[in-house]
Amino acid sequence: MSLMYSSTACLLIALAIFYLLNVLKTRTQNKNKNFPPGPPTLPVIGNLHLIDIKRPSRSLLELAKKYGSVFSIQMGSVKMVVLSGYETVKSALVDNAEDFSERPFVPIFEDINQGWGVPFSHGENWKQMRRFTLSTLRDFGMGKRTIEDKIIEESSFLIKELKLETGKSTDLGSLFNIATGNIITSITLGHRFEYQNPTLRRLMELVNENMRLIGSPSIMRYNFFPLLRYFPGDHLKVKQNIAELHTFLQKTFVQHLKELDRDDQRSFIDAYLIKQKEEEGNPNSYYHEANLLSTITTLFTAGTETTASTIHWAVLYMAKYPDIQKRTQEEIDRVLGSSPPQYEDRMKMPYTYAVIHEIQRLANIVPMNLPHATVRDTVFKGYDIPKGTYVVPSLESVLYDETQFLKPNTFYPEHFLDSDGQFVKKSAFMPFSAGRRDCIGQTLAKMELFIFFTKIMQRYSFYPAPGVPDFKVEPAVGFTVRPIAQNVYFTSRI
Ligand code: HEM
Repeated sequence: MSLMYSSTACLLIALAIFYLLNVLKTRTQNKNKNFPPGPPTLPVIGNLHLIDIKRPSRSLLELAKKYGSVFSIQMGSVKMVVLSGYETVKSALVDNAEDFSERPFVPIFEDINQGWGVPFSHGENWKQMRRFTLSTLRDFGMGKRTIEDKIIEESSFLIKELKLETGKSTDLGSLFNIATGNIITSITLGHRFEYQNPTLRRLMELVNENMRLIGSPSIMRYNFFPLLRYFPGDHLKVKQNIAELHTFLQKTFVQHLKELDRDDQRSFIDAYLIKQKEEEGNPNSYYHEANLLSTITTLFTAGTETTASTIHWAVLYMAKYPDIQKRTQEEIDRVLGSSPPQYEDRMKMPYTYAVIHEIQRLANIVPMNLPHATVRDTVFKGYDIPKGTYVVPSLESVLYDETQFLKPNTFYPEHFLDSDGQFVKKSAFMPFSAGRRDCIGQTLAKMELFIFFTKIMQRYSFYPAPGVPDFKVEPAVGFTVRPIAQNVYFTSRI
């Protein structure tokens, strides 16, 4: 009992010291007259009372109206600088790319990655792993077949699975997850799974639960009050899920090592293990198991739910906007007939391509971006931002910027079409962010989105489920913004 009291007392003292240190740090930052302005703070919580913790990106948009495109905010113990609007975000991430290219310390991501891999690693480790991942994704053709061939093949399997659901009222989220999950397992492990396969289903469950938890109010609190790590909470569930994923991957590495053949690299894991062997004996090598585990875990997490959610948004928008769905299908029928779509077909299909861009813009699935940090003391737009400051380059503020998009809150494919109906690129189209840390899976994701969406639209028409008076196409709470579970009804077109 006395042990319990003394550990509670220690914890309270630690909390008090941590709080005082933080007050001191914040006061110093506030004394810095040139730090970006922000709302007055309350003790302990800072500005958390101003944030809708279920949709924080919206609250930041509101605050930008009052404090400008570069402002500061205190989230619990964490002081952040928020960048809002296309011009400001582009100026930071593209024109001052190096200054804003680091990541801050975020407790939940440290728990998951421990500084290894790509998205939350730093300095030289990040550079090496990012370069290796990008070049491996770009170069290796998975045996004799390219990634595009794999996507085309998977789209046919998806169509078959959808056939089983035709004429029913269904929520399709998990089906799209399996499809994008199979693309990632093809790349990382060298093979796909059947749709009912329990291993793949379990892997996707772990990924999805983590994505949901990481964006939940409880993990947000954990990130802003890191001492909560000593208490029970959802962060333990996230770690448990990661441990299960790692156990699966480690067994897979052993199998890959046994069958490793330099002349027949079947997967990302093979490519990495070969590189690891080449570097054997180099004490400074970055190619070790911790980096491999973290990188593959990222490909599973960042590379499946993001693309699957976007396809899910796509079919819901099509059900909601029947005229746009009809025009898309008319173009697909005219250009492709019943031939399977290939990525290069997008050039001949400006309307469909514009619709896909508008889906990504309005769905806005990573609204707050991943957090960035300043590499050095930086002067930006007349403000002093010290080295290591946590920076939020808001993507929602770019994708919904009314100086860039005529009707930012409306589903309007014409945002990406000129007066002759030709596709126009917009530099404010930034769902994958921009600059040094931009998404390394964007080429893959764009290919998947085009091929899966076009194939689905070629074969099926979507409608709100009958008997549902209020067809809601709205965001759920999560780290990436998935649509809320919503049944659709669909019919076969051929
Ligand atoms: C529709 C799909 C996707 C969207 C909207 C998306 C969006 C993003 C965004 C906004 C970032 C943060 C960039 C920044 O910090 O400035 C990011 C980073 C990242 N994404 Fe994606 N992503 C998608 C798919 C993928 C896929 C398929 C993969 C892998 C196969 C992937 C791997 C990564 C990685 C590794 C990073 C970290 C990059 C770094 O820190 O250097 N993403 N993504």
